Amino acid sequence: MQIEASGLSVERGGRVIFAGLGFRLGPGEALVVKGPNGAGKSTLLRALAGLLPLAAGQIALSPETEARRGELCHYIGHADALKPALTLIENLAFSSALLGGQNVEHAIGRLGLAAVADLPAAYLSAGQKRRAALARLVAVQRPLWLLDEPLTALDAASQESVGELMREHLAAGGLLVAATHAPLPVTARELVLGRAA
Ligand SMILES: Nc1ncnc2c1ncn2[C@@H]1O[C@H](COP(=O)(O)OP(=O)(O)OP(=O)(O)O)[C@@H](O)[C@H]1O
Repeated sequence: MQIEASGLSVERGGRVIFAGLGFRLGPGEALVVKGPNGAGKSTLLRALAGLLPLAAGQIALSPETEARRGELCHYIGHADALKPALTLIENLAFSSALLGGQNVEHAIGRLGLAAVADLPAAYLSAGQKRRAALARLVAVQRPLWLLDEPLTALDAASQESVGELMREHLAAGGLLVAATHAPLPVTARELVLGRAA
C-alpha cells in the first residue's frame, strides 16, 4: 500500500494549524513527525486517520480499495482507550472483536503483558497501559500505523520490543507515521512542523 498526502490544511477553533503539507510513503516506509508542542503533530495524525476534516488537500491510498481509510489504519493517540474496570485481556478482546482481529493472547505475549492480563486496566502502570494500547497493533493486522508518542512511559526493554514490532511491520510492507519527541527505533524520513503560533 502507498499513501500520498498533498496540500493538507487543517483548521481547529478557527485557526489554521498547518497548510500546504504533503508527503508520500510507500510499502515498508516510515515517517516521523516532529516539531514543538502545539505545532500540529497530533492534529496531522488525527487528520490522516480521518478523525478531523481537511480544510484543503487530499489523502490518497493506493491501490484503491473498497475499505475506508479508518479500516486500513491503526490510530493510537495519547489516550490508551482502556476501560478501567475491565481486565487487560477483556479490554483487548473487546477492541479486537470491534476491529476484526483474533490474536489477543499472542499480542499480550508480544508486549510482555501476560503476567497482568487478568488485572483490571485501572491497576496497570503507565507503561503497562501504553503497552496494552500498542498490543492492538499485533492483535489486529492493519497496513497503516498512525502512532502518537508511542514510546511514552516505556522502559528501555519495552522500547526495544516496540521497535522490533515496528521493524517487523515495515519489513512486511506496512507503513508507519509516528509523532514523537523521542528518537524512533526505526529508519524513518522526517517531517518537521513549524513553531506553534
Ligand atoms: N479541539 C481543539 N480545538 C481547537 N484547537 C485545538 C484543539 N485541539 C488542539 N488544538 C490546537 O491545535 C494546535 C496543534 O495541537 P496538536 O495537539 O496537534 O499539537 P502537537 O504538535 O501534537 O503538540 P504536542 O507536542 O504538545 O503533543 C495547538 O495550538 C492546539 O491548541
